[in-house]
Amino acid sequence: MAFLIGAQKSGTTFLFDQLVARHPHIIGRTWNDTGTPFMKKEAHFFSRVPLLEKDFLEYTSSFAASGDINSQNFTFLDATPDYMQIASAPCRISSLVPEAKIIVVLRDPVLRAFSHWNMNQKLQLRPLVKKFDEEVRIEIEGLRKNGCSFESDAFTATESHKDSSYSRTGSSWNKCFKCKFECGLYSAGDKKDHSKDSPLRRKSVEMSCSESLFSIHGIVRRGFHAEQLHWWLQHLRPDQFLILQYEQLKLSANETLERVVKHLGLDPSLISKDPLKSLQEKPSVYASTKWELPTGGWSIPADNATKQKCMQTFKYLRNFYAPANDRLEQLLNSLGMA
Ligand SMILES: Nc1ncnc2c1ncn2[C@@H]1O[C@H](COP(=O)(O)OS(=O)(=O)O)[C@@H](OP(=O)(O)O)[C@H]1O
Repeated sequence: MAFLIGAQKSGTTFLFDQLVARHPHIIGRTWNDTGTPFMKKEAHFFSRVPLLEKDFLEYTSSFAASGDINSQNFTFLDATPDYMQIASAPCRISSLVPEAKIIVVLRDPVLRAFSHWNMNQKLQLRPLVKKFDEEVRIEIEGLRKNGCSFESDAFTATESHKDSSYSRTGSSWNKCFKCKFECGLYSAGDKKDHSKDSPLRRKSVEMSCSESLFSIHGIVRRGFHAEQLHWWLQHLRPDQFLILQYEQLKLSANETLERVVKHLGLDPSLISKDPLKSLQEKPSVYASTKWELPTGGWSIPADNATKQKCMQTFKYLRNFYAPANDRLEQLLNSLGMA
């Protein structure tokens, strides 16, 4: 089983669509609510509380509609970009799927934040999304107040998988965002009877955290890729990860797909030559010639006037993220993944 864990707004929809459409042995959850079966991208399964035994069966059987779950020939792909920043997700995944393959796409956190904000405001999320500079300012204030802005922490990136001697001088991703941490499955998680409701209707772990301490929209904190990956590496081995860059995906999509397929242990010669259009449920609204292949998914790029208004904040954010980006480079270097 494989997980495309994020980062959110890093081309994950495109990557998922291409993989399930073009490789016969990569299978997403099969959905049929429109009458035409299609492979659905985001399961959000490992980010809900509580997580019951019956849920896991329900979850795996939603893949099995397209292939035999026990067959070695298929890789089941759950592409939920939220997982990367949910502190309990790696722990839950490693306990249920210890040999999981993990795919990560990283994007410049400034452009990622802007893309995220743009989506949030177009979706008219509640509480209502403020202007980009306001959202950034308020969130950074909150992160600083809670000691979670990761601006000056030293980062010991050389420690190995599950090494208990690992320490940081400051906060860790888990320390800041663990919220309601639940690892593994529960047969009787809490006092409420959850036996009849679907796990997808339960609260996400992140919501239970951000409501209390941090800005709910979280466009800045999702850009701390080094901290998130470091936490994931406490639960899974480095060789389970494939770390990609957004720009690679954008400019060399076919080559990147091949890398992913090889990482999954599948045959790259079976990738269809036809760059099929998106199979995602939402309409394809963006088709830039700058990309090697067409996209799918929910994305309406911001107009230039809006971008111009945000230039100062881009500059501010670049400085803000500079130490985090250095740590990411250090982490990737130490893993031989730079
Ligand atoms: N093939 C292709 N062509 C053009 N643009 C593409 C493509 N694939 C992904 N994208 C851009 O990726 C951004 C959306 O990323 P995600 O799919 O990960 O978003 S989400 O997390 O699922 O909401 C979003 O970025 P922004 O335009 O900056 O918002 C998409 O435009």
